[in-house]
Amino acid sequence: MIRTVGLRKEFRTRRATTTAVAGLTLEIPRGRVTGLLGLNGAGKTTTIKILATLLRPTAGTVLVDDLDPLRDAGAVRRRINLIAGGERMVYARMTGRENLWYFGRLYDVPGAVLRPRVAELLELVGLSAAADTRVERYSRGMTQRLSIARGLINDPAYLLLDEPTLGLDAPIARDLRRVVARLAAEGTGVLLTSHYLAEVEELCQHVYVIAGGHHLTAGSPAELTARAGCHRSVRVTVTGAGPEVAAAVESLAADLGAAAVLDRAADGSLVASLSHPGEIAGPLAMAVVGAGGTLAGLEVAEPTLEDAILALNDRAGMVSA
Ligand SMILES: Nc1ncnc2c1ncn2[C@@H]1O[C@H](COP(=O)(O)OP(=O)(O)OP(=O)(O)O)[C@@H](O)[C@H]1O
Repeated sequence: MIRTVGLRKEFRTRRATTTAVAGLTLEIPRGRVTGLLGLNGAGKTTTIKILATLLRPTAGTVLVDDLDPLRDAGAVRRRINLIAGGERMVYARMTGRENLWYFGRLYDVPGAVLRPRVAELLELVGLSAAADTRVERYSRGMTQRLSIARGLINDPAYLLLDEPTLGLDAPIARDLRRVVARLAAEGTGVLLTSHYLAEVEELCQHVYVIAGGHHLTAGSPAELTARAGCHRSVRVTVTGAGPEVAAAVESLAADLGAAAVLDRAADGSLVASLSHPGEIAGPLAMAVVGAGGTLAGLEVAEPTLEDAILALNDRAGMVSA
């Protein structure tokens, strides 16, 4: 387990002090994908860099399997690795294979283990054919894929993923998600930050939401969605809708206490969305037809983690990024 208690990081310049992380207490157990969410500047990357031993906290504690990174940096580094989507973490002058070999040796992976692992990882990220090409000739996506292989080279007990699929083609991003889910199922502790909330929803069993370096809330994606008060929404498209259809929809929404948004599409159809915890598709369709409208479409959308995060941040008074 990685545990942080009261983690704090201040960046001081001559002119100002920025508090990037303001007392975070987190638990990242093995065998689970834990999410860390927040808007731009919330403190996610700073937290991950502290856990990766790249930054020293100003205050608070971090323990990695009861080891203190400040005292046992070597042992901690052997247990963790970092994949950061936005950063080039490999050497341009070396080939893909040479990079993996180099980083593997840095992590003290014995040669007999490293040789097959390098080949396996190159295969995993689809770089076997380009293994002996220098990275300076790789595309951005290829470099990013090599960074993913580099992040797995020490078979880490804890994998820190900071926007790992940023800029990746959809099939490679999907493969990476599969690898992450498999590693967690096999016992790796994963911490994930991502702006792709569908990715977080798919992978994470537990999510911490932070804002301004503070803890806002935590729970499973389903718990967060329920807590944020986000409901399933039903959207109908109605052709030939006179004012009486709009009035019927508004009256139904008022009776049910449902949130309603009514709009006109470019072709003049009425588009009405009602959001409510109960089953409202039937009553809504009946109200439309009863008022003389023709139902051209009906969609039911389950609330997403994205809806929940936006609602939670709005409630906390954060400005959407
Ligand atoms: N080296 C630094 N010096 C000064 N301030 C910094 C430094 N690094 C980060 N900050 C500030 O700390 C705060 C948190 O930044 P951080 O990068 O951790 O946020 P984030 O949640 O990862 O944001 P994003 O989603 O944009 O990547 C921001 O206000 C940022 O400007």
